[in-house]
Amino acid sequence: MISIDLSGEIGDLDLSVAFEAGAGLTAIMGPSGSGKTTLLRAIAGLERLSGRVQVGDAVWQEGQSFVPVHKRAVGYVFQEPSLFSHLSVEGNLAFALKRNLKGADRAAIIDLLRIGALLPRNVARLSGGERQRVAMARALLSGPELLLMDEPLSSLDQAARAEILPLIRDVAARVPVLYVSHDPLEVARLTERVIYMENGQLSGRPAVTLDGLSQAEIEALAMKALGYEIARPSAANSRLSSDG
Ligand SMILES: Nc1ncnc2c1ncn2[C@@H]1O[C@H](COP(=O)(O)OP(=O)(O)OP(=O)(O)O)[C@@H](O)[C@H]1O
Repeated sequence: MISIDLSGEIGDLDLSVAFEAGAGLTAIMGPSGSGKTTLLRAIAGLERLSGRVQVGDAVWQEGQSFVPVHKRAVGYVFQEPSLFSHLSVEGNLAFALKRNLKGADRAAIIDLLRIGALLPRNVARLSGGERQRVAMARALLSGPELLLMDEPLSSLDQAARAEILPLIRDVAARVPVLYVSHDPLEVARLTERVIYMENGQLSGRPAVTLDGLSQAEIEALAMKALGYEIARPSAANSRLSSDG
């Protein structure tokens, strides 16, 4: 269980957010500038707000007590993976293993993110999707109790996104994830638990706005809301329909 109750001013932003989240993935949505990244940074201990942060049994912040970022069992995955570009994938993972607080299982994580074949490669030569998979593996290898993901797919193309989405679901089955995204379809594929922020506060607005979506995307969302899995028509079906 994650329990967050944080408030304070950072620059022009007056943030006040309280929520609890259980296992699995919780998405955080909201307009640009609403404070989503600031909230993640404060949970990680990179920004100082007042209040309380508890992750599992560990209280990271309460009253005057403030556990510094390097002592929090937290993993952070950003929009642009911040890997060491002069090192191999293996070399990048070695850095995380030095900080492995909980004895995370290296082989299982490499398997989970399907990066075994990438280990000797230089990260500068990886595709965007491969880099992001390595960044997730690195974050998991430090043994986090909570994984913070800030728009991790927004710089990837559709094919790479489709490949990584199920892996993110697998990751969230192992460790609780707070996941910032602007993409309602991506969020719909990942979770039904969505927090919506506006002007630094939680908002009662619906998590999904339909502005800018195509008719097909709106229909897919409606089907998802009704509990149907969205599948592409099979070759046989499309043949049938083209045969009339
Ligand atoms: N260290 C800081 N100093 C001054 N202002 C800050 C600081 N950190 C954040 N802000 C301000 O807080 C506001 C919220 O920023 P934040 O990046 O958290 O929003 P966001 O919801 O993540 O936006 P986006 O969706 O565009 O990433 C912005 O107006 C930003 O300028």
